[in-house]
Amino acid sequence: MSQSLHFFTPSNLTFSKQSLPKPSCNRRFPVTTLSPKLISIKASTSADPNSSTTPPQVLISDNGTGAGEILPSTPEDYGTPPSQSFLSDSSSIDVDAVTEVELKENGFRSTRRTKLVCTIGPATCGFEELQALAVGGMNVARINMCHGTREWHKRVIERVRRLNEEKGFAVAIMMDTEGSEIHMGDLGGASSAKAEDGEIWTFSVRAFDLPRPERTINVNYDGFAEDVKVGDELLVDGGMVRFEVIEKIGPDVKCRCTDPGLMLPRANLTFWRDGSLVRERNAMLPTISSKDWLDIDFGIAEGVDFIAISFVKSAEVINHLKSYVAARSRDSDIAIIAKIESIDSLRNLEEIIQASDGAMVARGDLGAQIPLEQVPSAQQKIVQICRQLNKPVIVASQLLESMIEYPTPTRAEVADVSEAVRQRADALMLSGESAMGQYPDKALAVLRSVSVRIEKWWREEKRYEAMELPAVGSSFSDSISEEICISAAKMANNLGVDALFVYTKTGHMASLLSRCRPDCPIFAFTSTKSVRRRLNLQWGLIPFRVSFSDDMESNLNKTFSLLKARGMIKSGVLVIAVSDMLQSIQVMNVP
Ligand SMILES: Nc1ncnc2c1ncn2[C@@H]1O[C@H](COP(=O)(O)OP(=O)(O)O)[C@@H](O)[C@H]1O
Ligand SMILES: C=C(OP(=O)(O)O)C(=O)O
Ligand SMILES: [K+]
Ligand SMILES: [Mg+2]
Repeated sequence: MSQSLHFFTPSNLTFSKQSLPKPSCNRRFPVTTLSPKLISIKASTSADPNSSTTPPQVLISDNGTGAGEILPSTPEDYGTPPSQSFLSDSSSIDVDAVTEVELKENGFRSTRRTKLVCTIGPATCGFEELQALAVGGMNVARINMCHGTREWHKRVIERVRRLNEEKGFAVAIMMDTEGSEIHMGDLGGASSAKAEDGEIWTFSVRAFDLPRPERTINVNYDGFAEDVKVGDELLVDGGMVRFEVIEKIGPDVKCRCTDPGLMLPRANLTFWRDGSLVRERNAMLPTISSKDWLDIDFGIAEGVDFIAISFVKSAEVINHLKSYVAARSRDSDIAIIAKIESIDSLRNLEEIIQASDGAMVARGDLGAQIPLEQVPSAQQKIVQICRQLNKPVIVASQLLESMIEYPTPTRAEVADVSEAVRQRADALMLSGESAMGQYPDKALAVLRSVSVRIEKWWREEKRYEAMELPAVGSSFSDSISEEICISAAKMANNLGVDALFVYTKTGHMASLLSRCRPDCPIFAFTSTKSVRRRLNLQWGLIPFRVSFSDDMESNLNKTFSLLKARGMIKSGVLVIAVSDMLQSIQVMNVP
């Protein structure tokens, strides 16, 4: 038995019982071949959805985390995947070996929905280390232009590219600008400097000769000595170390350490007077410095997937950068991520997020600019606005800070990670843990296992907050896509389908489905590698590259047979498919 429902757009308002074209002889499942104006929902009830197969569950090893994942622990465990996977010809599908193993052996429901971003630094810049991170679930590699040379970053980008080409991964590159807030110099090559209680340190805009004199710190902001006053409090890294300003001598500012601690190269500096953050002339510093523009040119030339902008103050800077990038990057589409890490960015939050292609809750600097106890509510608000406006959102900084030094996280860190997962942020980010920590792979494994466990718990308990999803479409056609995705996600939850399939050229339809945070994973099929990489930042999407046409029937046939041939899907699995070529919702069992 087959059922169909038709909806007409206003240009064809007369309700009619017009039947759908009869399936042609060799159709194995109902497919619509209707004009794009006609939205159809066809449901094949040939099998009871409840009995439709979830792929057999394989006994799961938990990597010692209780997460119920089966990821092998070393890159070698995956062997060499079939070479066909990475030939981007019209008869193949690009998928990485980790996803392939995961789907094959563990079924759809087990897949992780929350995406993982790793900052690449000295601990992880080699090909082997990058591969271990990709195998461990890294979806996006972040390079921080605060550190290292362009040559260094270029080599990292090349290695990630090679990993994608050779192993089928779709690891995206995110370049993060330095921004022009006040920070310390690079400590003359030392990896850190320890300040003890009561010690007198000199902060100066003068560059010091090497070796750096004892207890001296170079400051990057020329107005520093003029702007601070005796009695001000100077905070390194938002309070990891504190000083009191005791004397000014020309360009040198003498400070007494009041809270001892370790200072890292180029650590952020803020100064406070009478309990408030002082924002003198430094508030006028440009969001994008001249060095940042050169880094942005570098990012465009290298074809990075995302550019994250530090210390965004307003939507204008995002709009300006977007037009700059659009004019210069002809064949690639670079997404712009606004880092929310200043008081100004909180003031103009909605318009900044609206202008951007995504946002980052950059809690490191944010926690240095607003009282720490206000950071959790700011995070909650940023995540909520991003989800409502359909922009991917990353929760960043200090998620597993103790793992820079220790192989296990604190209970409080696990609770923090689980809260970000529960808020259903798109992605979690490692900073020092993966850039220079001692246990980058273990830190990534903790993010992975906590994500999978919390997602599963919340699905089982059906404990999601009801989030209003306001209309975001700017055209009628966009509104149709949006409604289709909301309906498809709802149907998927109510029918307990195994997967949503979306065929998308630009990625927009996939992001609309992701926004609904459905129970089942979303297989996103797209024809270009760059869109596939960009989709890798978004919640719940498993991006595949496959070439497809406007004919949904042949697209479905082709993907089913490619996925079946690789053991990633089995007959009988219940799927809902949507596409941005033909605005339809199709429900079917895999033949
Ligand atoms: N490319 C790099 N080269 C050297 N060290 C790096 C690099 N990227 C990151 N790091 C190290 O990792 C730490 C954490 O990275 P991140 O959070 O991105 O920077 P920051 O601490 O400046 O905000 C940095 O303080 C720095 O010590
Ligand atoms: C992610 C952040 O930015 P950066 O690491 O570049 O300071 C942050 O401040 O939290
Ligand atoms: K940065
Ligand atoms: Mg920051």
